[in-house]
Amino acid sequence: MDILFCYIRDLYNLSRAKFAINLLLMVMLGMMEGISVLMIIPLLMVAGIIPGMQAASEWALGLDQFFQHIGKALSLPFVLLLYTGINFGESWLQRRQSMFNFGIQQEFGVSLSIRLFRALAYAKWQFVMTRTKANITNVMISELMRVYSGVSMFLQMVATALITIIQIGIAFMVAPGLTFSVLVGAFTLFIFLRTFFVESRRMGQNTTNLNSELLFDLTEHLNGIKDVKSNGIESAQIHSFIQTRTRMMKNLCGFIKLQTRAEMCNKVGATIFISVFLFSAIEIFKLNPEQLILVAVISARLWPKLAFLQMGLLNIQSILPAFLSVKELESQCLAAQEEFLDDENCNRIALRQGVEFRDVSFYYESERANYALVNTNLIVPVGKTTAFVGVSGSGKSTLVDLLIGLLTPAKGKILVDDKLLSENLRPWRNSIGYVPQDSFLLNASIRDNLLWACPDASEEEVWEALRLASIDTFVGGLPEGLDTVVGDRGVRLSGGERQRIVLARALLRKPSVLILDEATSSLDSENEKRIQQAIDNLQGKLTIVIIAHRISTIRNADKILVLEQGRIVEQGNYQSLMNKRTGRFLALACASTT
Ligand SMILES: Nc1ncnc2c1ncn2[C@@H]1O[C@H](COP(=O)(O)OP(=O)(O)OP(=O)(O)O)[C@@H](O)[C@H]1O
Repeated sequence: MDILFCYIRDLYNLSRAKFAINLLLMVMLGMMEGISVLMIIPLLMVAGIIPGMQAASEWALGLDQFFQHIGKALSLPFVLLLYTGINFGESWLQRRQSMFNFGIQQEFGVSLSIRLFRALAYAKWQFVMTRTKANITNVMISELMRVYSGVSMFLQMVATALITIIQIGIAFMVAPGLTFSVLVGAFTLFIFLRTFFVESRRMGQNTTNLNSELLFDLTEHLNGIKDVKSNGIESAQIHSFIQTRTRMMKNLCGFIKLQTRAEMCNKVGATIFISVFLFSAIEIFKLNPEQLILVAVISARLWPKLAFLQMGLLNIQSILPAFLSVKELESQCLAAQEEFLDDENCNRIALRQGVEFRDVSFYYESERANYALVNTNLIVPVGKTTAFVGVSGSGKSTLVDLLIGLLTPAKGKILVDDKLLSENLRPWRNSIGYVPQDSFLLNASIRDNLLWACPDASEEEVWEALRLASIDTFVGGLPEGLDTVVGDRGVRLSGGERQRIVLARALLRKPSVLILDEATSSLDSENEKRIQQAIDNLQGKLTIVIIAHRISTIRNADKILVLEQGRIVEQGNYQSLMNKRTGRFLALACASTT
C-alpha cells in the first residue's frame, strides 16, 4: 500500500496543474455521461415517443416546461439532435482528457528517467561498481517502461472511479435500495478478488527479476562473445538463454491466466447480480417502467466500470514491483551521491605543489577485514612523472582511484595543493586526463571520440593533441581522416592506435595531471614503444602519474613507488632502486624481463 501511495504522490507532485485539469475534465465527462443517460428516456417520453408521460418523473415534466418556456416544440429530430450534441461534447472532452492523460504519462516517464539517470551519474563509483550493468539497464529501460504504462492505466482508473462515483450518486437518487445492492455485490467480488491481487504482485516481481536475468545473460554474452566463441561454449550460453526466456513465457502465461480468471469471475458475478437485481426490481421493489429502464441503463454502465476498476487494480499490482525497483535504485543512488559542492563548477585546478596522501587507508566494503591500502604517505610532485609499480593485487589501481577521487579514504587525508581533495572534487576531476588499460571508445568518428570529453576544442587543438599522442600521421593518412568511424569500442583500430587516440583525448582536455593506468600493458612492444615515446615527449610539460606492469616503461620517471600488499615498501628513481641488490624493485624488474 505504501508503494501505491508513493506512486500516486510522485504522479501528483510532478504536474499538479495538469493533474487538476485532468481531474476536472474527468468530472465533466462523468457528468455529461450521466446527463446523456438521464436525458434520453425523459426526452423521448416528453416527445411522446415512449408512452407513459403521466408516469414520468418530475425531471421529465421539468424538461417539458423548460422547452415550452423557450418556445421550442419537442420533436423526434430535435430530441435526437440534442442527444447527439451532448454526445459530441462528451467525445470532444474525452479526446482532450485522453491527450492530457498522455501528456501526464509522458512527463512522468521522462521526469522519472531523468531523475534516475542524474542520480546514477552522480553516484559514487564505489556504489556503481557494486551493481551489475544489466540490473541498472533493466531498471532504466524495461522497468521504467512498465511504470509509464501503469500511469496511463492508473489515470484511466481515476477517471473511471470519478465517473463511477457520479453514476452511483445518480443511481442512488433514482433507486437507493437497488444501487446499494449492486455496490454490495461489487464489494463482495472485490473481497473475493483480493487473493488475485497478491498473486498479481508476486508475478510482477517475477517479471522484474526475469527481465533483469535476461538482460544479464544478454550483456554478459555480448561482453564475452570473443571468449565464448574461442572456447566453443555457445551451446551452454544458448541453453541458459532458453531457460530464462521459457521462465519469462511461463510467468507471462501465468499472469494472463490470472487476468482471464479474474475477468471470468467478474462476468459471472455480473450475471448473478443482474439477475438478482432484475428480480428484486420487478418482484420486490415494483419499479415503474421509467425507473426500471433508467436503473437498468445505469447498472449496465456501472457494472462494467466497477469491473474495470477491479481489473485495473489487478494490473497495477503487477506494475508496482517495477516502480519499487525504480524507487529503490534511485534512493540507493541518492544515498551514495558524490559531494560536488557546486554541480556546475567548471573551474580547474592549476596544480602548484602537488598531491599529498597523509596516512591514507582504504578497504572495499566487501573486504572490510583487509585493507587494500594501509597508512600510505606519499607526494605526487607537480610537473614530475611519478610511477607506481607492484605485483598484481598490491593496491596500484586502488591508489589511483583514490587519487582521482573515485574512492574516499577510510582513514587519512588526500590534499591537492594543501586543500582537501574531497572538497574540490569537481574542479579536481576537471583537471585530470585519464588513460586506462581497457580504453573506452564510442562507436563514432575519431573526431566525435576526441570531442566527447572536450566539446569546445577547436580543429587546431584536436590536431595538436593528436600530435602530442604521436597519432597525427596515422589519422592524417586515413581516407576519411578525423571522420573515420572507429567501430564498437574502437574495434576497427589496433590496440596501440586505440590507446593513442585515448591519450590524445586525455591531452585535449589540457589536464593538470595525466594519469596512465597500465596504459601500455596490453600492447605489443612496437606499439608500446610508440606510446612510450609520446609519454616521454610529455615529461616535464605536465604532472604525470603512471601505473606500470612493465618496468621498462618507467625508466625515465622522476619518482618510482613500489607497492606491496597495500603499503609503499620502496621509493626512489630508477637507478637508485636498481642499485638495491636485495630490493623489491629489482626483483620486479627481473620478473618483468623474464
Ligand atoms: N571492487 C573490489 N572489491 C573488493 N576488493 C577489491 C576490489 N578491487 C580490488 N580489490 C582488492 O583490493 C586489493 C588491491 O587491488 P588493486 O586492484 O588495487 O590492485 P592492483 O595492484 O591494481 O592489481 P592489478 O595490477 O592486478 O590491477 C586486492 O586485494 C583486490 O583483491
